Amino acid sequence: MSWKLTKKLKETHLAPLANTFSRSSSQSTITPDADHKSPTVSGTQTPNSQSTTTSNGSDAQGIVASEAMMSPPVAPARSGILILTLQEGRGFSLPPGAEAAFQRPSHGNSMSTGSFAGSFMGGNSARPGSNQTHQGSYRPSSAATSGGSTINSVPSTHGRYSSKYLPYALVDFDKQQVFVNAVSGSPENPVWPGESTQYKFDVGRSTELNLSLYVRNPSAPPNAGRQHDIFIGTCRITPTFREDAQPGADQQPPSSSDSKSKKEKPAIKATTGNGTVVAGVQWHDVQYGTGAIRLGVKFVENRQRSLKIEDFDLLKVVGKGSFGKVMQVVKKDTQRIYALKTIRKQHIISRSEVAHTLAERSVLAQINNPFIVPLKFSFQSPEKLYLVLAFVNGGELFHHLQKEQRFDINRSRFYAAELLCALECLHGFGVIYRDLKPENILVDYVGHIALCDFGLCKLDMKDEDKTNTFCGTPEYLAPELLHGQGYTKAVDWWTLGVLLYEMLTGLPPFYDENTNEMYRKILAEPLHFPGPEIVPPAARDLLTKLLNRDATLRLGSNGASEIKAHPFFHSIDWRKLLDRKYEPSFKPNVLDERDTANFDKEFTSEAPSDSYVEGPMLSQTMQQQFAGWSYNRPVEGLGDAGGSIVQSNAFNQR
Ligand SMILES: Nc1ncnc2c1ncn2[C@@H]1O[C@H](COP(=O)(O)OP(=O)(O)OP(=O)(O)O)[C@@H](O)[C@H]1O
Repeated sequence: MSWKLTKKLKETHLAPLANTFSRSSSQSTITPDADHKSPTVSGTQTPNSQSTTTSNGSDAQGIVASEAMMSPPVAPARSGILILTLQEGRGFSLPPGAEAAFQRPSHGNSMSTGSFAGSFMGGNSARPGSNQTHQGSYRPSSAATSGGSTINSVPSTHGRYSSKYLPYALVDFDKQQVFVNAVSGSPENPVWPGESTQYKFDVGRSTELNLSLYVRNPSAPPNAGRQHDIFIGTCRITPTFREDAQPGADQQPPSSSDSKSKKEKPAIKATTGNGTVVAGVQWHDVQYGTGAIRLGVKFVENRQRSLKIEDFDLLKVVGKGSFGKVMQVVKKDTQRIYALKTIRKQHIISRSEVAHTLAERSVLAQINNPFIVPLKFSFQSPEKLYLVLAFVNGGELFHHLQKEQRFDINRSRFYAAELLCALECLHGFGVIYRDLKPENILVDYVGHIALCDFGLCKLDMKDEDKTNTFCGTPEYLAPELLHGQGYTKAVDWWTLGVLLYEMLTGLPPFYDENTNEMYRKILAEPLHFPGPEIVPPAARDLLTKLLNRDATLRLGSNGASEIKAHPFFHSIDWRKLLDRKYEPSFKPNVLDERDTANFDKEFTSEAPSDSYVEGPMLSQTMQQQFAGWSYNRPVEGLGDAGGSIVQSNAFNQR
């Protein structure tokens, strides 16, 4: 049996270490197996191991500003649907250096000219209308001033472009992500489908709409997927979640001079090709690139009753947990793809897991963090509880780690930094996560991470508060948990250290096939490191400090900012990171939002069904525990601001 399969066997009780700690029935545990190979390691931890990296000016990079930059509570949005149309772009350009990709002979395609402008030109694909939609007075912001290169310097009068090399937009709203390809125009001035194709997003809370713009790289090796696509800019919009939001005066495309200075353009009434007047269409500047993009954004309020399973089509099974399965589903009205987590009430009652399950729902419903999977809706039937989550389809970090054995230092640092922000946010709300591990971390389309599975969260914890429940996953258990003398939020910093170690080396630091031996190692074994080519000095120093067995001395015990200030993270601008402005070096290979190639075939080959539950009906008293579970309108969005999540108050009673 593979390690992966074994890791999925949850609720196997921990082998006893000693009788010195008490266990609750809420253990989420695994039994490791023989396939789990030992890493090649050398060297031993020394308390004085020094980093050669120098410390940086932490404040300049937003380290201690994290509380401040956490946005104030987002005003509650009415639930509804956001309707997006993509119209056209003007003045796009390649980032400096990227033009080289268009000058080399391509792999397996028929690029004929040496210039990247020529490289965009398709041999025989005439593009009807490609020259007509982008005439007019608009002058794109100068590529020279922003350091970009013009994508297409060829007059478009006779241009014929291979649609393969027209830009595409990756639209992200609350982690509902869709690709939208330009259909005509030129690489510099692409044209999208406009009003003919509407993209609908379910709105549960006030969040931004993000568009990332890319062009395919003609120099990419065959079957490279999106990994080599060239990022040409981004656009961030804060929609008005009001049906009555009135469009403003007609608007001309921004000129090069005002495209830098004006962030938001007034709403406009735009005229489509066939003369229809469209409300809410406006130009938005492209950031981290050049030019502007014209979009239509409209909000329609939802007066729908609460949801039921019949509102979804079930597409694929993507995972299984202790209490049910997770399926990829499509919501019939908006056609948006979601992950539907089903939980059998009887299972959680018989295993005394009701409180944990309610905690998971409470945390997910209230936290608004870019690195935590958002909950869209929750509903119930007499037998089951359902959570509707954004479908994050790049797969589990575990899947990628298993495939690649280990990650390089930059990729490991990037994931660790995003997770640090997610954990910091949870701690800010008095929540201990307690179950950090690669299986609970998903990678999204773009390559950012999203923490899922909040079934082991402990709520309402102040900094100094201790809790005693024995739970977690053996490889990741902190020593103080094994000692059974109570633990604080600092357990999450231990697990962050374990995870970083596993990403860099391929295995958790104290791994052993024998669980008791693993516990012994966690409590007493010196920390071993491979050579500096795998764990460089700064990483080694950070790991040593995160994996400090004394929780009171562990880095992070005085707050996340002391981890952020460590030299290992000196290159990170935390504000930029939280804004998801770092372009991940790894993009999972996904074709579109329905693609499940990154999930285990063991699950995806199974026929999706909302299985019938046999057995006696639950009593009224039992059912009452789940009152308030259903959720299809936002509670006060807490954003990243402070506060505390208290379970019972968090529910929207319905
Ligand atoms: N939002 C999501 N998008 C895509 N896949 C998901 C999502 N949520 C969960 N999954 C997949 O389903 C698997 C099981 O989900 P999850 O860990 O939440 O279930 P669980 O019952 O709480 O599991 P556990 O027994 O580990 O507590 C995940 O490991 C992941 O592969």
